[in-house]
Amino acid sequence: MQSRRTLVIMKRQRPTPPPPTKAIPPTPSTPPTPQIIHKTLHSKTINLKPNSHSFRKVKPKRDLFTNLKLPNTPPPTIPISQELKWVPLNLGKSELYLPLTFPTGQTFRWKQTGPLQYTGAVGSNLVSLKQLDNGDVGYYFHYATSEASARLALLDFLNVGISLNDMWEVFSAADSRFAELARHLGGSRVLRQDPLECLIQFICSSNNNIRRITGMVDFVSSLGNYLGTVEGFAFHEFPSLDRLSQVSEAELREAGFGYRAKYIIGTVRALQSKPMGGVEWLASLRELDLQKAIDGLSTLPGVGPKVAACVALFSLDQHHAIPVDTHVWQIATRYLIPELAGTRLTPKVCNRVADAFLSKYGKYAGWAQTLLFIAELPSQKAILPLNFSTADAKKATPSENEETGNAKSNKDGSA
Ligand SMILES: Nc1nc2[nH]c(O)nc2c(=O)[nH]1
Repeated sequence: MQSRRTLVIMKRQRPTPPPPTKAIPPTPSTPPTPQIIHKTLHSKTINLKPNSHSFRKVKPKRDLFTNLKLPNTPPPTIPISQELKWVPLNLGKSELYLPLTFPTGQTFRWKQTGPLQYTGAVGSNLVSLKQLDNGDVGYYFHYATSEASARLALLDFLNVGISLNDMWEVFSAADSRFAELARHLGGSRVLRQDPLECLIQFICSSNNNIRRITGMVDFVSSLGNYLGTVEGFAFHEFPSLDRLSQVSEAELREAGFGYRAKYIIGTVRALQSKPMGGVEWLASLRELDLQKAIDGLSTLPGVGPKVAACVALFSLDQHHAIPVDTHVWQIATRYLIPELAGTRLTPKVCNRVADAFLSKYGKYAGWAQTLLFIAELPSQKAILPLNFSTADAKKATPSENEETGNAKSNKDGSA
């Protein structure tokens, strides 16, 4: 039964502007130096030059993305392991816990650059976030065009106007299992990403595994303006529609995108043909009700119901969008609608699953789905008490190597 308690979305007071921090200007784009960059998390970036005697030789793997030449990627520039001066966000761990927000399938553009530290681009700003010792999250702009507007963009991206604590209290009252999971997995927040950035990432995610999705997303990102390199990872602003339109299907195919190359090119073209402008059209979906936003997204090549729901939830303020794939369906049949266990995942069943989430959790049901989805990830299962595992949990778990169910073919039920 749906909780009758009213969900209060606490509007946070915007904290006072921070003291100015040093902005490291981006290095102008230069042609890439052919090199294999070995990324290590807490140690120095090592440029492994072939035939170098000072470094262990690394045999390049014949992997699609290992030797991918990323355009627009100059050598690393930002000093490694520098002492960063973190500016507190005044968001506690229960409102934002970085390891449960960034590497959990919402975005493939952020990189772990230190213990409890993640780095990514927000618009044209390059920022690192770190969970501080007191639980608060601190930020540091490696590059920002204007400190004040970069901070506002960051707060917007983190969806800080929405209180996770208030929302989870309501979900927990409606669902004791949610309450128990929430005790272990606090702070898994839904981001408010740029819609174009989110859309292209989730087109890449269709029938794909996390490693390959990340490789593809890195390739697309590298077409954008270079912002800087942190701990060996080069960061770029997401490319504009115009820049994306200059890439050919053949180039994407050559880079290993497979059939998704056609979808990306087709989607970019479809967006460019929108009379109001593609970016504006995507932004306008934020104002529509969920079904209309999903219908709009579904007209784009490569966008099926699951991709559309992910884009709606993670970028379009559609807080009750429920991405449904085989994993989510299994969660639903285990805990919400056991009577559907054993049925086939048809479009009708997909709708039943979404309705079950909606009636249990209400208008922020997508945020509840996010926690339940994360609880099934192998990385989280490992830290949850044993009583959360179920006999078929392994089967139901989206893994690093397993394909996501974000396929267009979900439309006809073959997830
Ligand atoms: N919270 C969720 N994240 C996801 N990533 C992905 O590929 N699918 C999902 C999902 O269903 N929920």
